[in-house]
Amino acid sequence: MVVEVLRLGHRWGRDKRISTHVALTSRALGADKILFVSNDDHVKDSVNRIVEQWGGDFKFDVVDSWKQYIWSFKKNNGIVIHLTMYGENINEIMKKIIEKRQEGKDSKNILIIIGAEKVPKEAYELADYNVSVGNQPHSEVAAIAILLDRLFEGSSLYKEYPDAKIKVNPSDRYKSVEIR
Ligand SMILES: C[S@@+](CC[C@H](N)C(=O)[O-])C[C@H]1O[C@@H](n2cnc3c(N)ncnc32)[C@H](O)[C@@H]1O
Repeated sequence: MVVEVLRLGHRWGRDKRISTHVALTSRALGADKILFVSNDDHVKDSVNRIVEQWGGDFKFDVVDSWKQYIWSFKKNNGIVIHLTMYGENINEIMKKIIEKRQEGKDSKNILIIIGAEKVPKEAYELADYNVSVGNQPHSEVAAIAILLDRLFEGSSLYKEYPDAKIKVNPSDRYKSVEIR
């Protein structure tokens, strides 16, 4: 299963910090790729720098047409989830999504749409699932973290990268880091 995150509405300059956090959280919580609708070198460089030092194959990419991208993702049998405070509560819908993902012989790929500013109504219509992490407004970083954690059922928190140049040795007391 491949998990991708599509960031809609990123405002160049203004959103660079939060978009970087969305990207790094997506990587750390198990996604394989983040897609933007326009390039932002600050976000791209920050993501690539983390991947270079901390390992793995997380990708940053830019799509020409997000609607087209969603269409072809669905045509290839992928599941599209839009995170929105207006959607169905994650507590009710997640079991259905996990079952749907397992239908057929290979588990289906997943595309998660996450907004910055107001999300166009087409995103709601194109999504297979409009999912809320509660119906209160909060942050895209919190929303993506909780969705990915539920999707991977906690397992991504143990992820290790053999090619990492830096590795943390978990400790209940000390800061212990291995430089390879
Ligand atoms: C700061 S919010 C902006 C929401 C914007 N006012 C709108 O109407 O779409 C940015 C993104 O965070 C995510 N988000 C915020 N609160 C959420 C919630 N309770 N559940 C799921 N996603 C949420 C959504 O993806 C949203 O597009």
